[in-house]
Amino acid sequence: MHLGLDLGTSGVKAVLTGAAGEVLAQATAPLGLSNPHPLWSEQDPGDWWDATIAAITALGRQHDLSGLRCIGIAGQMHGAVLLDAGDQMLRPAILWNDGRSHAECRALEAAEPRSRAITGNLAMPGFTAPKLLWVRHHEPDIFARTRRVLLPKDWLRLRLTGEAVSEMSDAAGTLWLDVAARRWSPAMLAATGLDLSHMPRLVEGTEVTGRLRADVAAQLGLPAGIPVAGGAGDNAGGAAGIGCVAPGDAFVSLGTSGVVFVSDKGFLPDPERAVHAFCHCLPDTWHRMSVILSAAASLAWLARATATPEAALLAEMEGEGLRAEGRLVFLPYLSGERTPHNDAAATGTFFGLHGSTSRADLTRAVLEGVAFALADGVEALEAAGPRIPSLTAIGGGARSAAWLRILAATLGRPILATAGAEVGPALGAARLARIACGDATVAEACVKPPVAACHEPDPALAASLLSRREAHRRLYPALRDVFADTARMEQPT
Ligand SMILES: Nc1ncnc2c1ncn2[C@@H]1O[C@H](COP(=O)(O)OP(=O)(O)O)[C@@H](O)[C@H]1O
Ligand SMILES: O=C(CO)[C@@H](O)[C@H](O)COP(=O)(O)O
Repeated sequence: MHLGLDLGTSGVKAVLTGAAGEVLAQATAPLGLSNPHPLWSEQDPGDWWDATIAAITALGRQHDLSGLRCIGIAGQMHGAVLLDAGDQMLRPAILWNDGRSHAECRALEAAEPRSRAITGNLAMPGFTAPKLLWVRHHEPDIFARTRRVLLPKDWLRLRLTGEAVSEMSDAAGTLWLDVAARRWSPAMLAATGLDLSHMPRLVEGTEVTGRLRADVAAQLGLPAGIPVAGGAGDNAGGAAGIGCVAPGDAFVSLGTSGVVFVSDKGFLPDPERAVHAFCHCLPDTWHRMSVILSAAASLAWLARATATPEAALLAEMEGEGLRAEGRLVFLPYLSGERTPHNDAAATGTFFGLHGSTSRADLTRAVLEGVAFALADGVEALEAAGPRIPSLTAIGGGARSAAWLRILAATLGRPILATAGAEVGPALGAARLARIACGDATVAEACVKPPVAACHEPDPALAASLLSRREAHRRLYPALRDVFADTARMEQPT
């Protein structure tokens, strides 16, 4: 048996797989998010640990865990956990969807003009290095006491094994990695005021990184000393979970963020379009992805704002039908945007409201707006890479067939649904654990799940979306300066 953990933004997921890689049990423990200022997004790593204990405990109630052989960890990428000389946390973790460090992105690229060449990526506020520059500028005492910086799932690993280790797929999202060479870049670290001593040891996702501490094993009811695998950032982990590992394999993730991910033959950077070019979680492989910051987060926001459960919103909208007239358009930039705009100042926007606009219209516009933003991402990926013929859907939003139909019609290509796709990264982490402890090869572990449904583009639905897709394209350029000017007024003093 192998255990996969996914430290997601909305919760920690745990998946238990059997000897042949089949899912035996799964459990989730929810997490909250703190937005103390506009653009800020933080979580308390202590909450991650509590949720991890809760998820594993819930798993243990479903299945005997005494035969566990190895643990793999996936998690939300880019977040910065700052630790002092005693590995104590110095402040809350600054997350992937935090936009406060946009000025530091410019400063970082000015300090190291080879930044895009070394990392293959544009400096964006979600990434880890600009966050550390922000701390250096705004919280100098904390920066001075920082001895170690860990990514979220690697902090979890530190708690589980006592070892500070990261792996390539997540490390690629820091802007401290020479992504082509798969090693830390002393030049990028120096541009942030750090050096190699602040970084964890690097491994591949399929390697063993350490062993489960006896005290933690006792607390979690797991066998002591079992190996913990390198694992993956949640997107590369999700790819392993659905067998998206061969060149051209692609998926779309409707998690808190929205991601279009494609596995590549080699390293294919395209920083100018804000495409992410990262290491995959398997040795000697790379991938690209486009990332929007609020996919399921947009639906979750509408549910909060209208005090209506998401399921009720979706049922109400589906009752009225997926096809709509009119020009109501939603820009899903609740936390700013990465691909293709790289604009932390952009905000969520409804355009085309009428006195007669209903709640169902708002829900439909939110689902469409996310699909349009993901379509921008597909265009960015295809501008410098091969066409993506179809995409498998993963993440919580993939549970909604209506959303997948809107996505298929918007993208003009089939969207494949598979059973259990919402646990993709946790399943991928379990698969990496299976490989790391020698129980399976990559080819045996990273298989594609059976297709449960294939959503072909519906021509009538596609036709009804055309004018709003066009309006969506025009709205961001029309609003860019307004976003920038008003953001300046909103900054905390
Ligand atoms: N049936 C559903 N239809 C649409 N969206 C859903 C459904 N179930 C869950 N979600 C959305 O999925 C989100 C969680 O997705 P998940 O992939 O677990 O995110 P993360 O990895 O960021 O924590 C929830 O916040 C919710 O908005
Ligand atoms: O920032 C990115 C990828 O670059 C996000 O995809 C995070 O990795 C968070 O993922 P979810 O919580 O949405 O799965």
